[in-house]
Amino acid sequence: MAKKQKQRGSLRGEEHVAAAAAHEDAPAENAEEEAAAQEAGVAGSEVVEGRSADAASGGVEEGKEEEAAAAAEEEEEREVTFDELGLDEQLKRALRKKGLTKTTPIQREAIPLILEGKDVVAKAKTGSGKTFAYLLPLLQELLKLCKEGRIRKSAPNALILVPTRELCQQVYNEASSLLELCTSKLKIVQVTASMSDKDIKLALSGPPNILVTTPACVAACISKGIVQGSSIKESLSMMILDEADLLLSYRCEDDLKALVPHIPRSCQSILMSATSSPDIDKLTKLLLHNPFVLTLTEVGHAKDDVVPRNVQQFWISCSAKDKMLYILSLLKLELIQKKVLIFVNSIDNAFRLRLFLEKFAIRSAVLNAELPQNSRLHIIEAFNARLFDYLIATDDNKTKEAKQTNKESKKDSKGSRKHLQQTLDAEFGVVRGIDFKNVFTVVNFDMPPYPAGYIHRIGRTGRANKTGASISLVSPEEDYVFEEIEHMLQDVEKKDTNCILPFPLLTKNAVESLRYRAQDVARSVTSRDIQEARRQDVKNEILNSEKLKAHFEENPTDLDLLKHDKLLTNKSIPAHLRDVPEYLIDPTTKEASNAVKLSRAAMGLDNPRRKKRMGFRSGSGKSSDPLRTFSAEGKSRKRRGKEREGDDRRKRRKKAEI
Ligand SMILES: Nc1ncnc2c1ncn2[C@@H]1O[C@H](COP(=O)(O)OP(=O)(O)OP(=O)(O)O)[C@@H](O)[C@H]1O
Repeated sequence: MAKKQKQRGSLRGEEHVAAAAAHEDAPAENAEEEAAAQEAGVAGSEVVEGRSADAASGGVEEGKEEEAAAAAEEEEEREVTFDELGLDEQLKRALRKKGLTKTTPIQREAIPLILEGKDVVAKAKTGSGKTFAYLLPLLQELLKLCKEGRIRKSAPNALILVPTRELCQQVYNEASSLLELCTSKLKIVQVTASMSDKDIKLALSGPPNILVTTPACVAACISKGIVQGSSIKESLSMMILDEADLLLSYRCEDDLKALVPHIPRSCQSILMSATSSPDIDKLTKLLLHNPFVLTLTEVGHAKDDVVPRNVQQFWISCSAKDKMLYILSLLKLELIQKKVLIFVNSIDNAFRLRLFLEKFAIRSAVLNAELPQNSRLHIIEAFNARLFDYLIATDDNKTKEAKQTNKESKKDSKGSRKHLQQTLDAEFGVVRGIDFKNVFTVVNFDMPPYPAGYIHRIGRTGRANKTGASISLVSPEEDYVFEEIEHMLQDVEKKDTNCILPFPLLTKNAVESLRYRAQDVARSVTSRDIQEARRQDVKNEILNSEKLKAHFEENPTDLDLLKHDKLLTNKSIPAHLRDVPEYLIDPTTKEASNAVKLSRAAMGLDNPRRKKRMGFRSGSGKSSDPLRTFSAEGKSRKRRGKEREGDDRRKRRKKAEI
């Protein structure tokens, strides 16, 4: 085994794997680590992470720590192609057809381990490509079983469990898109609790090779006899727990426990998570056997989450009532890159903002938990297909179920960390884990109520190593949460003490030039308008929902119906609001706006042909990014950062105020 590890290490020069080898070579030094793992419920696990390496070698001195970090960074930069991972020819071809050649770090680590047949716990940051990290070896295994005629067909051969219906759809789409490009055929279905028993039975007849579902749904299928536990025991060869950190917070524990007796001992289990938590350890203990724990260095050790490094984080200080003015300035003066995902904390705020922007001819759609399931899925699809550029999302899950969860968890353990976690997770129902494609900018119009929300929100950009930015509009009332976020990020990224910087492209003049119009229009959006728009939107979407369902069953690629950013009102937009007159835009802002446009063009975002050709790392050109090079006040970002070091919060706020 140690030999195998070392071979893998030399193949990829992998720091983590070297750690594992050390782990095996020096069992005595690792006794503490082992004990900790056992305590956490992962007895006998192979822990692969930077920290283990330190422990195994008796601790790394300070200088060496830096060297190790540099080596890790270098390693991260090293590119490994899918061809090097021993994947089936069909899969390699499918990946090439999809334009995917290079692996992400989690893929190059996890795929060989899973192919070896190990149970694996893989933890890697948001957007790092965890889905393919388990899908590829899973498909490979099933293709192999098919080829060898060893497939058992009394129940699904592989089970992919995810916490929400949106994620079922997403995983199903990813897997289907690969399978469509393979010559051997595997059947994949998704079933969710929203389907009737009859539809579920129909979907499971066959049975499929792969079932994508939620724990609640599979438990219901077993208890209703739709699927026989004995058949699962006979057929199941692989089980994946995706977004595992969320599974327990969605109260899936009992459902998973009900499944345990039916999982054959020979079943290979994989657990994927963006975060580390005691819940993950609990799940690991419940469902995995002697797993290999793969923690990429980028996943925070001390804290649960980290921000992808390729996301630049900015903030703007403004009063709550000026937020409309500021977002208008950012969008209308084209100071941020599209596509833009804007987070607000309530559905009313979402519609207020949508109506406000609409009056300036800026169209957007609203995504919230109140909308019917089909509409939610189609809004995401339409946004991903670039049918509109601005999506306003609430990330609070206002479903009855979630409210109940929150209420109960509050009762259970007031003030405890677990309670906080459950409250938070229930809030990420709509967007958590969703793979929004090519979102460049995430705007926190309202700051999230808790720091973890910030991480999950901005994890919607910078996906698959693409460049992204986040801009937080911080009012004095939100200072406390902003401080908490900064504190959390400082802990995680110890060396970078200024990870959220003042947004450099927006000047006071630019904002003031739009103040009068913004205030005037903001006043004209009344509570009644908001309620009416909200009611109308849900009504339209419910009507559309059934049509959409039927239509997309017949025309899966037709995007015509997906225009979720249709106008809420039919009043025409006056010219002075539609276009910002030249005389209102000062030269600095014009320059900034041009720089953003140029960088957009340089990234190929305006040219669909080039966009298609863009490789994995394209679009991450730092040099062409005005956020890195431009400063409205003519100072470099770095210098500003240095100047600010040591300043107290009030001083910083004053400086950042535009
Ligand atoms: N090797 C690759 N090259 C290019 N793009 C990739 C690669 N692997 C995955 N992607 C793309 O990266 C995006 C993010 O992948 P994925 O959704 O699997 O991330 P994730 O780690 O599961 O994120 P989260 O934890 O937020 O759910 C997807 O759009 C996916 O198609």
